[in-house]
Amino acid sequence: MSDGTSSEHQGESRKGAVPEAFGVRLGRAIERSGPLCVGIDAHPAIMTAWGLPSTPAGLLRLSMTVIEAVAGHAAAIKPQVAWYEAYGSGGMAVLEQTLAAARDHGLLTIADAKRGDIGSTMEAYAYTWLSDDSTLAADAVTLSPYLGAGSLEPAFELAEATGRGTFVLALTSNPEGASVQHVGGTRSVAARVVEEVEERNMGLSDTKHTMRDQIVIKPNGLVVGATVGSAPETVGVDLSTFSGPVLAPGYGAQGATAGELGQLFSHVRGRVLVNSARGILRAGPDPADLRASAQAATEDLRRGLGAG
Ligand SMILES: O=C(O)c1cc(=O)[nH]c(=O)n1[C@@H]1O[C@H](COP(=O)(O)O)[C@@H](O)[C@H]1O
Repeated sequence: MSDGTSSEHQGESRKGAVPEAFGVRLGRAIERSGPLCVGIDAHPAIMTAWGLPSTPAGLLRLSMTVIEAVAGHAAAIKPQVAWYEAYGSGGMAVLEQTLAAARDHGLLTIADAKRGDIGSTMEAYAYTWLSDDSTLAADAVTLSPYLGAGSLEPAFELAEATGRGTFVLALTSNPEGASVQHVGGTRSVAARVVEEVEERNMGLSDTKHTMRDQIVIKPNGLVVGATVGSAPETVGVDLSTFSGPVLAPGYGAQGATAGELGQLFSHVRGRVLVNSARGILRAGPDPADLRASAQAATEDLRRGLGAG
């Protein structure tokens, strides 16, 4: 990273080209390949079951096998950055290769980095995951709003400028999330996060984010776990007025079903990406089995969501 601002970086590399908006690319990917996002989570148990060594070489094999197997049968992959960081610099080099390979195979990439810090530091996180000039740039990144959704502004700005997206944690799939996110009842912390992300989206003009058939998907999305049940109602989260995409982890290994997803996300059909990591990876390492698992999940999700 040089010492220029993040907007200087992407300005240089795009050379005035207008990037296609993330929402447009996402909508098209979901239409074409369905709502599945395959998580690449290199848990030790998965590595062992696949007969892979716990080394960067093993991590690379896992990542490439998944990408080659599921390309065309999923809209996106979501590498869990934590498992790449765990291997140090070798792991981060594998993450760079993984992101590049996914792009080459026509898969959207969501870096699951869950970043969030004061604005000045956030600039560096934004640069890393969302700048045209970064070797770690993905199509979108997951963000944590604990320092206030407004502190994520450098990421919102850079995502808009480079045609990328963000997914801000709102109602997470883990049971512990309730102790913070549900505070405030129908005026909950989670509801405020949703409002702030939507306010940010509302400041953007529609034209750039509109597909041919007039679906508008704004670049800043939410993470809402597939396991949250009736929580949106009880904590005042209303997705019917939200204009971004939704990333929904919790299907598969965490137990949420396609039927539950259909109920939870009836207002964001065509804009919801359903993540499954262990639920797909456990079918490996045979690529044919992985592909079959992704195909079965996609069919199940299409039935459950009723679209996409
Ligand atoms: O941001 C996420 O992706 C995320 C948010 C959330 O609320 N719950 C959640 O499980 N995740 C991530 O989604 C993945 C879930 O993996 P599986 O449970 O194996 O499908 C992990 O990488 C989690 O870190």
